[in-house]
Order: sequence, then C-alpha cells, then structure tokens
Amino acid sequence: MVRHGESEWNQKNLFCGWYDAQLSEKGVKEADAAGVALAQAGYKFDIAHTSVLTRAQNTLKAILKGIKQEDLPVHKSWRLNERHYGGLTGLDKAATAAKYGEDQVLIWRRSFDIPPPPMEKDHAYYTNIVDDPRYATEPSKAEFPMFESLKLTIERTLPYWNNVIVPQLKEGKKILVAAHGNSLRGIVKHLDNMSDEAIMGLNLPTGIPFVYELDENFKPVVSMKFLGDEETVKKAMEAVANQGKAK
Ligand SMILES: O=C(O)[C@H](O)COP(=O)(O)O
Repeated sequence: MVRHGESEWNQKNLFCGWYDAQLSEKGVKEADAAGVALAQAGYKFDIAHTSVLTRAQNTLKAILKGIKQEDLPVHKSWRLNERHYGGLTGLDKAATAAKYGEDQVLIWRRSFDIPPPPMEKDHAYYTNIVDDPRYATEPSKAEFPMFESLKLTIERTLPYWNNVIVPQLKEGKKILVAAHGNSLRGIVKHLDNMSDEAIMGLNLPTGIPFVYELDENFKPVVSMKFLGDEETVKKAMEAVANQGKAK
C-alpha cells in the first residue's frame, strides 16, 4: 500500500479531502522514489487499486513505471478516496488550529467518529465536487458524503476491501493499493485490529510504500513494513501530525 505523494494542497497545508489536488513537484519525486523502492525490493504485482482522485492515480502510474509494470490491470473506486473533509475542505490547517484550537483540529483530523462540519451548498468547493462527472454513476445521491469521520470512511472503504480485494487475495494475487492517508488508515485499522484510540495516533507519510503479508485468514504476518529507513519514516509521520498545529 502507498499513500499518494505530496499534493499541492498538502504543500499549502490545506484540508483537501475530495478536492482533486494535483501532486506537487515534491510529490512527483516521492511517487518516483516509491517506484524505485519497490523495484529495488523486487516487488511485482498482479492487480492495482486506486481511488478516483488524480493524486493517487498519478502516484500509481509513477510506481508502475518504476517497477516496469505499466500494463498492470488497475481498478479505480471512489471507495478508496480520501475521507471527505466536509466544511473544512480548502481551509488552512494551521489557521484553523489558530482559530478553533489545536485540540479541536486534532479531533476533526484524528478522532474515530467525530466528523468535521458538513459541506454546505454555498461552500466554495461544493459544486466542484458534487457535479464532478467522475461521480456521475457512483456514489448514489444517498451515499454521496458531505462530511466523513474515519468511522464513516471505513464504512465505505471496507466493503471494497472485503468484496473486491479479498477475493483477489484468495486467488493468490499480489495487490498494490495507491490511496490516501485516511482511506488507508481505515484499512490498516481493520487489518491490525487497532482500537479506536490507537488509530488516532497513526499518521501515514506521503509516498512511502508499506507492506502487509497476510495469512490464509487475512491476518497480518507482516504489518505496515515501510520501505524506507526508520528515521525518515518517523520524521515524515511527525510532519503529518504537525500539520494540525497553529503556526
Ligand atoms: O485530505 C487531506 O487534507 C489530507 O490528505 C489528509 O489530511 P489529514 O492528515 O489532515 O487527515
């Protein structure tokens, strides 16, 4: 699995969610480096999965180029999208912490089931997201989120894991998933059976692949093994956590 490389909105420290931000220059380099890391470690895959957002798809493309598997079948689903950041979409994370307090921003970013405020119809990015043709067929109007907690994100991501990815794993396929900080936190919570409290402390870095090896019951025998040196990974995780601090 891999979280997309840094996006232009990560770089500007804006809540992004379902806004279709592009990879930043640094993000493109991170995606290329992820491909190199996977190639050097000798990984080959049978099927890849990604979201319908460009930053994850372009990260995947760079990786497939790096591992010389550009023809790999790729499945794209909104179910792997970033969590929908509701009314926070487009706001500066540090400015939001200065306005509402770092504790409140931590609750919005990392609590398990307290969602951000909803995206109202007059929100600057409402039309941009709701009327985006990529959502013409799904999700349905009833399913279309206006905000998501991690719990709600898991409720739409896990059916994809269970109904699409697990059957492929059962056939012995090797799977690559290029997605987002919070859709991947949902999958990790499920695989590692992490408590609602424990998952609050997990901040996934951009563009550093991590490996799971699962037994026949889909329980991890190898868990979240990052293809990067420990210190770099730790620093990258801290940097993500610190995005919610007031400057
Ligand atoms: O959607 C976003 O803003 C980020 O990609 C993930 O944000 P978070 O680390 O603040 O949850």
